[in-house]
Amino acid sequence: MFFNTTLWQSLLGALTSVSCYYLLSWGIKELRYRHAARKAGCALPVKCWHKDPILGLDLFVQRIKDMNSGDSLATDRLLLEKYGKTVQTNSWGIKQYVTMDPANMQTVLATQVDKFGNEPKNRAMCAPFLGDGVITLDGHAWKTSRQLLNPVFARAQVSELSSFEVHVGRMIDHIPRDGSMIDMQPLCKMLFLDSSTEFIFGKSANSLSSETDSSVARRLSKLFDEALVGMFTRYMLGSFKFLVGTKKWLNNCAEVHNIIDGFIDEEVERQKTKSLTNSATESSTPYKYVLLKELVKTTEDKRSIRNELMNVFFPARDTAAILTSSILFMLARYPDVWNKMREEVLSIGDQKLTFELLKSLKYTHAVINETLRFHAPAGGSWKTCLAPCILPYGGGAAGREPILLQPGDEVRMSFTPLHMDPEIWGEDALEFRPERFLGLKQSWNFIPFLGGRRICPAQQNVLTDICYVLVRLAKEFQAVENRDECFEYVDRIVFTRESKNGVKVAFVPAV
Ligand code: HEM
Repeated sequence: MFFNTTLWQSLLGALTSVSCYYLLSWGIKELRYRHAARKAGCALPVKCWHKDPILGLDLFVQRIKDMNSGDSLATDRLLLEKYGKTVQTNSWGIKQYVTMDPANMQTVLATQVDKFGNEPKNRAMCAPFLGDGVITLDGHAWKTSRQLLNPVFARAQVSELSSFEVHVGRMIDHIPRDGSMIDMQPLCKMLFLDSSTEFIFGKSANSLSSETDSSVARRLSKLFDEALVGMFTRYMLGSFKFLVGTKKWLNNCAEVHNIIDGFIDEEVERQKTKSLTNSATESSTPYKYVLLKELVKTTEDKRSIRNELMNVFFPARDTAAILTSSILFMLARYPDVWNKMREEVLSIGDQKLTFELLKSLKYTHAVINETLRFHAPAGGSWKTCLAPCILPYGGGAAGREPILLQPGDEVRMSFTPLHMDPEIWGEDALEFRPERFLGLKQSWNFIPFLGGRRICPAQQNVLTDICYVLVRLAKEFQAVENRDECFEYVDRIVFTRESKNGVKVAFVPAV
């Protein structure tokens, strides 16, 4: 009894000391912050009230609940409705500023871009899988990666449509012509898996065809998906990622790396033979620009080649497919929009589908943008503050005064609330109306591909490819009809946001 009482007293004493230490250091930090903010001419940020003020677990739990209920953006939406366009929250003990303010986003992504980075968060969460590359690095190393990638995307964008057609043709062959239902989401995923593996590795997964020699690329895709789930869990847990074991995940990463290393060895050999014999050895793809081939030409460092490939395959994996299927989700629900888009497509007759011709289809692009406004596959972007920086808004009683951010603080830029803001898009912001994009100039009010120097390098390639798919479908079919009892978009997230119920539609062939 005596022993137990002493033990309890010691435990209580230790707990009190730790709490006092925590409170004291928090108090000193907060006082220093207030002093620095005042000196910088900033107001105190609008703060979210937390049930758990230490780690902010209440918000974490709420986000998990939202994800399970198919409305993963609900927490950000409600937070911003309640507190204004920028609010300071607590994410695992770190100050995280959630914002939908375009001026703050422009500051983070353009005017003060050197004061923000991906590396502190992305490298810690993703490095064992993705390695050091364009997604995980900042500064000079990021610039080197980006300079390697930019020209490949720029050249591929205008020259690969005939190779892309092979995959699109196969996808269209899978669509029933007797009015029966088809889920277009998995089909679009196959289409873009086939084309992206071909563009990135020079080997198509050929998931839409019966080719038998593509089993390695298909296995890669499956293993990659499994590893992404592990990486997403780490992301959600932040600095508490140690709570989940890594052994299985690391084995999974190693398997993916082995497959990609095999592709690299093969390409290095191919290019060596080519330079020795001065003759072109047969390539396994009709694509003119393959990322792997271009990277092998620039460096002999196989590890860095693998890292770059991983850093591109990760964002390429599902995004374009999800956007294409989300467009079909909307078109099946808005037949007038489909008819108007089809009218534009039919007006070009049998002209060859070139990059320039596709770019001239203004209404079709407006349909793509309007879907991106509702359902951007990447719903937001996270950056870590690297040096003290002032954001123009988020402070004071109305959140309209500047705020001071300090190194280690995070900014969570939430695109969908920005893209749905009635102050920007008008009273009909919640209506699906592509016309609003006709003649609209590019601005920080609409950034589904991000903005500034870290803007998605594949933006133009993606828009061209998706426009191509829509044109082919509009020529082939006169209508697309919804076959899903649920009208709403119920979502599911593993990095990208897709429709949980798929995209169940039926096509009516053109006569
Ligand atoms: C609809 C399709 C796509 C959307 C909406 C999209 C959107 C984005 C966004 C929002 C970012 C910024 C991420 C951040 O920093 O937080 C990004 C970056 C990136 N995207 Fe895309 N993306 C798409 C397709 C693709 C494809 C198909 C590829 C490759 C083939 C790709 C390659 C990249 C790369 C390499 C980056 C990193 C850029 C950097 O940090 O410098 N994306 N994308």
